[in-house]
Amino acid sequence: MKNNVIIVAGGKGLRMGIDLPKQFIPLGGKPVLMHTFNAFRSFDENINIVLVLPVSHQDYWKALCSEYNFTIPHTIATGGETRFHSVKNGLSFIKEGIVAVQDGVRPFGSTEMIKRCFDATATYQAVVPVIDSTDSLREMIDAERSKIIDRSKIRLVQTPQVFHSHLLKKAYETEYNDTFTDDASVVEAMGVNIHLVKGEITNIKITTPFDLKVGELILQKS
Ligand SMILES: Nc1ccn([C@@H]2O[C@H](COP(=O)(O)OP(=O)(O)OP(=O)(O)O)[C@@H](O)[C@H]2O)c(=O)n1
Ligand SMILES: C[C@](O)(CO)[C@H](O)COP(=O)(O)O
Repeated sequence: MKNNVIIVAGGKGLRMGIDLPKQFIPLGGKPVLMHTFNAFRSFDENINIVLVLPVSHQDYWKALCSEYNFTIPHTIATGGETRFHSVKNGLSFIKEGIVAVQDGVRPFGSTEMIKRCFDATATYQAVVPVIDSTDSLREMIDAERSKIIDRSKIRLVQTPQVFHSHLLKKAYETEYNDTFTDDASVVEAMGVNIHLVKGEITNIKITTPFDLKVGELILQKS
């Protein structure tokens, strides 16, 4: 079956707190987004890539591609108001097969982990990589009170989130609601079970300036 990936980079990067959107920040000599592309091309050199970008960033991205001589083929879709709307726009460019949704700002997924996610779709329709929490966890009851959560029951969710494309397209026909923080939550709302596979501690999402420092260290070690 054809492999596809929708790389979402339609966000504003508000938590990063700088003007340049975080997907374009150079890390180890090239923009974060280019590392993300390379991860998927290392997994499958024929993968169909759809990149979701706001209209206002598209010319800048094309200029970066020229500057870095970056020639991996891809289609550009337009970003939406939320991640949900961005994924939905990207999905309109997917015809058939298996489709992964990937945060553009999650550049360090290994080939082995990406393969693990895609391979599991031979058996399961919806696959998500997760890691355990190494911290204790508490749930807030109100502003003053909290209670411990059994961390053995908790998993931290990463991307790529990988689906049979007809299922993901069907799921994204639903109305948006703000509990949809990822693609698994949209598919789960249709009553479909989400199969979990092993993620990676280094598969971080670049969200804050601290994550950029961690990212430089991850690159040095790899
Ligand atoms: N309207 C949006 C919002 C987010 N994303 C993408 O979803 C991924 C995860 O989102 P997040 O880390 O929250 O990115 P931002 O929304 O850019 O960050 P912030 O919430 O700090 O503004 C990112 O690759 C981001 O570009 C998107 O495609 N469209
Ligand atoms: C999709 C995701 O990365 C899985 O952990 C996460 O839900 C994205 O959250 P964000 O607030 O949009 O960064």
